[in-house]
Amino acid sequence: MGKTADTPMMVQYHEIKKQYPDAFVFYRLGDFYELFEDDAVLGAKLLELTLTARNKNAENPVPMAGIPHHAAQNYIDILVDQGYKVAIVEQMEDPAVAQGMVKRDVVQLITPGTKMLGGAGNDKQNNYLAAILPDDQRFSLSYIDLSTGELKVTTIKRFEDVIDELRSLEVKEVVLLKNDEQTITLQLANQLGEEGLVVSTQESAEANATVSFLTKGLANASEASVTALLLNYLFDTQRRNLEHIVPAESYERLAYLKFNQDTRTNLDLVENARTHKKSGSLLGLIDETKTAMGGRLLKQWLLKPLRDIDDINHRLDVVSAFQSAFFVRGALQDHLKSVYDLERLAARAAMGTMNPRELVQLKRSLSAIPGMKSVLAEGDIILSSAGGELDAMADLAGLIDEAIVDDPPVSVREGDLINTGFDSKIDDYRRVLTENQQWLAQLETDERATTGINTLKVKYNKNFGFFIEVSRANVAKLPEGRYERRQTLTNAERFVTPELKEHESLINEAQLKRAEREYELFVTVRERVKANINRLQTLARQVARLDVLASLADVADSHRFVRPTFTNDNVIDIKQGRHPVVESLLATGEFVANDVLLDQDTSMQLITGPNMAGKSTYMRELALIVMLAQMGSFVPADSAVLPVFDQIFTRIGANDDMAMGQSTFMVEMAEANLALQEATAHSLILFDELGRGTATYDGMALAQAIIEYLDAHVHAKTLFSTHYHELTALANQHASIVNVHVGAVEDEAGKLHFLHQIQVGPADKSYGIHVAALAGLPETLIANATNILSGLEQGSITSQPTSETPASQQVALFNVDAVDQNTEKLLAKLDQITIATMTPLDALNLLADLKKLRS
Ligand SMILES: Nc1ncnc2c1ncn2[C@@H]1O[C@H](COP(=O)(O)OP(=O)(O)OP(=O)(O)O)[C@@H](O)[C@H]1O
Repeated sequence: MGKTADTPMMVQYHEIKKQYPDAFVFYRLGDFYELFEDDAVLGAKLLELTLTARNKNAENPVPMAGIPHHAAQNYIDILVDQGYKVAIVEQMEDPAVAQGMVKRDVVQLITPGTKMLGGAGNDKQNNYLAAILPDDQRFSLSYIDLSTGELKVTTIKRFEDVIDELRSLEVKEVVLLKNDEQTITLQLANQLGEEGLVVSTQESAEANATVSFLTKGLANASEASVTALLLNYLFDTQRRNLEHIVPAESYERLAYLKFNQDTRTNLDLVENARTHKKSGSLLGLIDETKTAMGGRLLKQWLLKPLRDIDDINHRLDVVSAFQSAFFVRGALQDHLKSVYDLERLAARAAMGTMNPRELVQLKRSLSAIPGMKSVLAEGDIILSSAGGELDAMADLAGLIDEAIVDDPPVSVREGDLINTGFDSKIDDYRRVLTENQQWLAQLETDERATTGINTLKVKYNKNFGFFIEVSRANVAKLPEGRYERRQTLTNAERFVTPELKEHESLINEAQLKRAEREYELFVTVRERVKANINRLQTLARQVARLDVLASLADVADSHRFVRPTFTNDNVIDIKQGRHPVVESLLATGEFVANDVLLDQDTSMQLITGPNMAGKSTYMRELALIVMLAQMGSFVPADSAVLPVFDQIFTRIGANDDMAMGQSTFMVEMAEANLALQEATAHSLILFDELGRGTATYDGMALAQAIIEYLDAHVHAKTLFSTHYHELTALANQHASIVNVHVGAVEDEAGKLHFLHQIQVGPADKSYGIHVAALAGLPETLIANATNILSGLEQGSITSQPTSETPASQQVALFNVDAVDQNTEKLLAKLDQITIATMTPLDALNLLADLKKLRS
């Protein structure tokens, strides 16, 4: 075959690579990680590395690309962010003492779902890894944030809902059970792959001792299995201590207000749909949290509003308490600003990656707790008891304070970490160091005196240590015997003396021992942190919760939100509600607040009014108020009485200004269908101009049929905006439907002014042409459109229902009989044509015939 045999190193490489075929293998070679073969070729391209070759001149040169090990993290991040995996291969023994090939092994597999975001900084993002286990009936789903240890599991019936949960959690990687025969898994892998998720597999869903400790609280066997699957994958890939993982918590999706990704997007819930940034979203507006943990929790709450009135009120009670204790809140938030990411610090302690600076961050965070407690004690009973629960962990904070210097280096091996007075051995080494350094400092003066050489210097460098430097001209003045030559330079000679050597070795030894001992003590302190992980995690949760609730009180104050009240009467009664994000973009006082009233007997508002008048804003506003209320926040209104909703469905033209194609109409209908099938009398539905994506007849017919279906079968509270004015007649037929419209006035010059005010009754006209005029379309065009419209209005539109005929027949937009009878013939004729076989003359003749038919 002509292929030269692999070198021992490449044999070792191939053995490792075989186990991780889908990962980039970062193979440690001295100060570099090397990529080989295909990894090198692709890696060089993705990471802009120089592609070289090992054994360049041999028959089979091996492509190779190197990464300095100290810069590896950036390169790893780039690959993992693009959905790749990276296997880190380290030398498992000291190359200097190894016999033969240095042993190497994978120490960690970094994947999109296991990547550690940020350090202990201010990172408000979670990074979740999920596992899915399907059976005949349903899916079990577990997920974890490795950087915080949060572990959750649930059961979901439909695949679409699984996907939706993954999207909501922004999961990037999913673990499936490796079982080739189980076609469902393969199918699932494909479907997940199509969603852009990285799919990983794991061979076992059996829980070993460590794993069963984390799954033992789970009553449901499938949930326990999927959690074991997830954890097995983690323990296999991470290969380190993961004691920070908290026992799995099972949750019921029914406990939360349900809405899907389209709704999150339609409402700009956690990011602005246009910019994909947090600013311009509801989350951006309400996030006044001061800690990373609080930021993450706030987002979790917003994505999962509650359904239990008591739980909601529990949160609202604390927001109220904070709202009426302005100074307590402000002082608390000042303390919160000095709290680092306790969740991630705990995790890093468990994994043994916590560095001395992070220990100090932990100490500073803990030392903010007593202040928080005493501030909260000044608040009412709710706040003071919340403060009372906080554990300042004075023992741990005290230990770190005593042991670790205030401004330690990041490195753990080079000393200068431990405070003087903490350990007598370290103090001894330091004393030896100081004494010898003093001796050295004195040496220059003494040597100058004894030799009479005033330019003599005592110096230090890495290779030779301490030495005495004398210029060439003065060398002869040195007495014989005592000075041992070390190095000759052009103009100078360097010497050592027996005393210098002795002091130097004392310094070296003291330095080495001190560094070792400092490391030892540092590890002891870190172990103490690890032993306190549960306390630390409890504290982190409490602090995060206080941070979120104080933030909600802040927002309530600064944006004039009020506490909502809940009713079992199925009534929505909002006085002067506002869309908080739209309002924040306008000048003060410009936003027009609106009431929303749907009493017990009203299930639907049909909303008419010109384009741009504010229909969508009004609809979105209601959904946002409902979500805020159920997450435990105050709401943007003067007052708000609400039922507790179970689900929210929205069909809002996200692509309002795009021409809708057939497929977009399909999406529109699919979204409508979801609401029709799943909404209950406790749901909220927002349908914005449903049906406009198809021909007028179809669209209006469908819109009407949907309204009637909702009225007959679903009874969900619904806002339905439409341009089909004819539909407003439905309110006469159905007691549960009311008409409202967004007001607009035409001035004397015919120019339209939007009032943004919701008013009772249907809109008097549609103003589409006025809006077009406002958009600056040519005057002649506008005049033409006005003519066409008046022609249509006089000719063929009838929409006056009579009370005898059924509603479905009453509100047809056009009277079909009135449509030109010739149309049928015209269409029939068109159907007969085969364009491919026609000559240009045939075509002209046909056109003439058609024209005759029309006249
Ligand atoms: N209540 C309000 N107060 C002040 N300005 C508002 C209000 N509601 C809407 N607006 C302004 O009007 C703009 C258009 O609002 P919106 O998109 O809700 O109109 P629309 O009636 O749904 O239009 P279309 O029918 O074209 O979709 C908003 O971007 C906002 O600037």
